[in-house]
Amino acid sequence: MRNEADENTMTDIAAVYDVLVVGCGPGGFTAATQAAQAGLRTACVDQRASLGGTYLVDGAVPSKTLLDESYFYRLLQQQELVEQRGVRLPYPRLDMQAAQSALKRNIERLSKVYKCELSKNNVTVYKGTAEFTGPYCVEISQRGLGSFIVEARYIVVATGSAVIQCPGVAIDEDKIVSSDKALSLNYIPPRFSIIGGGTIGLEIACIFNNFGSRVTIIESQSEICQNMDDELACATKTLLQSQGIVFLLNTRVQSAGTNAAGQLDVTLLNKLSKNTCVHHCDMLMVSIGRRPLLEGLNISKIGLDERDFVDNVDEQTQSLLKFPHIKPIGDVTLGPMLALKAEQQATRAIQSILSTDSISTSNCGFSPNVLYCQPQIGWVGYTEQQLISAHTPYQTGKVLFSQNVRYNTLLSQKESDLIPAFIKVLVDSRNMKILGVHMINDDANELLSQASMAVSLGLNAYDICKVPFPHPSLSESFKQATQLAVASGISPSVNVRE
Ligand SMILES: Cc1cc2nc3c(=O)[nH]c(=O)nc-3n(C[C@H](O)[C@H](O)[C@H](O)COP(=O)(O)OP(=O)(O)OC[C@H]3O[C@@H](n4cnc5c(N)ncnc54)[C@H](O)[C@@H]3O)c2cc1C
Repeated sequence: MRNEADENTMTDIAAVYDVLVVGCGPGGFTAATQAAQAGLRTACVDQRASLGGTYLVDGAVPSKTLLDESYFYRLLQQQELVEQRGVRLPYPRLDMQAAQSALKRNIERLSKVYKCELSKNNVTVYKGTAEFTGPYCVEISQRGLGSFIVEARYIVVATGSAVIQCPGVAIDEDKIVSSDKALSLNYIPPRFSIIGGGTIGLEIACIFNNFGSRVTIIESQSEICQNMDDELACATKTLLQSQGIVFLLNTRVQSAGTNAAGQLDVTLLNKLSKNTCVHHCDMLMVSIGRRPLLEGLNISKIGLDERDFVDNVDEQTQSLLKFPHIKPIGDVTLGPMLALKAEQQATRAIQSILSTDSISTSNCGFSPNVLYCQPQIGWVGYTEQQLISAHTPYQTGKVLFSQNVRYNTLLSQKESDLIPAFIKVLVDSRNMKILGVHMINDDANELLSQASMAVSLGLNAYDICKVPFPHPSLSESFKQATQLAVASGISPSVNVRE
């Protein structure tokens, strides 16, 4: 099993495994449990104190928990709305330290679930930083405890991603912060500005806006959320503006620093007018994207560089072309940085080790996306702009949720009347396949499952029209929008029901 290139002698090796997984986020966790369940001798190593990766410690779990907390606080502050529902309360006061303690407890509880699952499946877990010493060998360094080498027939690299730095703006995690720091703050800065109007920036904008900060989004492009359908992006901006968030579009940050008064001076360049100005805030978050995290792994030791993880990967088996036994998965690979992609790739990597293809290699290109603002924004598949530029003939059907009976029975959805909640279905005119679904609704994350199934499986709009949907339900609007999309091919004027 050992490669001649390995420099370690057998006496150096502390343990030998079939599969060693580096990183225990959603990708690494899934790979380790599935490998062990298939009977492979498996170990997993992660450098963090808590298992669960970015997803659990700095990502989806803290952002969604704090979003929920912040909407609860915002709702309580809207005394009129609360009293309309028959609840009488004293004016609410925010205790951010208590909110952070509740979040930490939640993260610890979920991290223990990871730990228990791994132990139940006989996965050996190492806490430490892993680096390659040979193609089949990894050294694990444990702070204060020294290091040892383990060998494996297969090595799954699931080391995740890190924040991309913005030129001229040095993150100090004090006043200029990453999303990791923003999500762990135990106070609310009065003026909170964010460089980048992508989903992570916008979700964190909502959290601080709800908690009472004056939030500004600085975005160099002419619109927010580049991968969103234009109609949805425009509605999202209007929605968030109506909630108090300020957008500076076509604006590039040139530099940022603390002034004599201890505030941040951020120099901005308007890309259209070419004028510069100074923007003042108390905290600045850099959120212009994330990059694969390979530092620390010492990949050069085995003759690899970062391009090998981007350009030279066999997607069917999740294998490096140079070393097929090394399998990169999750954020460390090309494509959307989402937990579900990491999990899908983990399954594919383990299946390729087991040489099975019982579960199909699902199409990661159609990852469903949700922006967890209120109401939520959800989308899957192609946008109208993508179809137009690909010259794909398509038909649209759009339904407002105000037409939906179930929607009108949900008092909690009323706030979304500010911007009409809608669902839009895009259908291929040539074969009636559902190509894209875009929506605004408080339950977009749940509604999107049906849409994702339709797009990923290439379902036909006629078939969706035949399927009975529960009544009254929000999902009926998906069927109605699909029916309208079909009908619009017959008469183009019937594609919107308002
Ligand atoms: C604010 C925020 C919100 C997000 N919200 C969502 C969401 O709503 N839905 C969604 O699907 N995704 C969301 N994401 C993205 C999601 O968190 C990532 O796509 C996901 O965590 C990637 O999983 P992974 O297994 O590839 O890596 P990670 O979860 O990043 O885990 C990698 C682990 O490897 C460890 N590691 C790295 N190098 C080494 C080494 N040399 N030795 C040992 N250990 C190492 C790291 O410490 C880390 O624990 C969000 C991300 C952020 C930042």
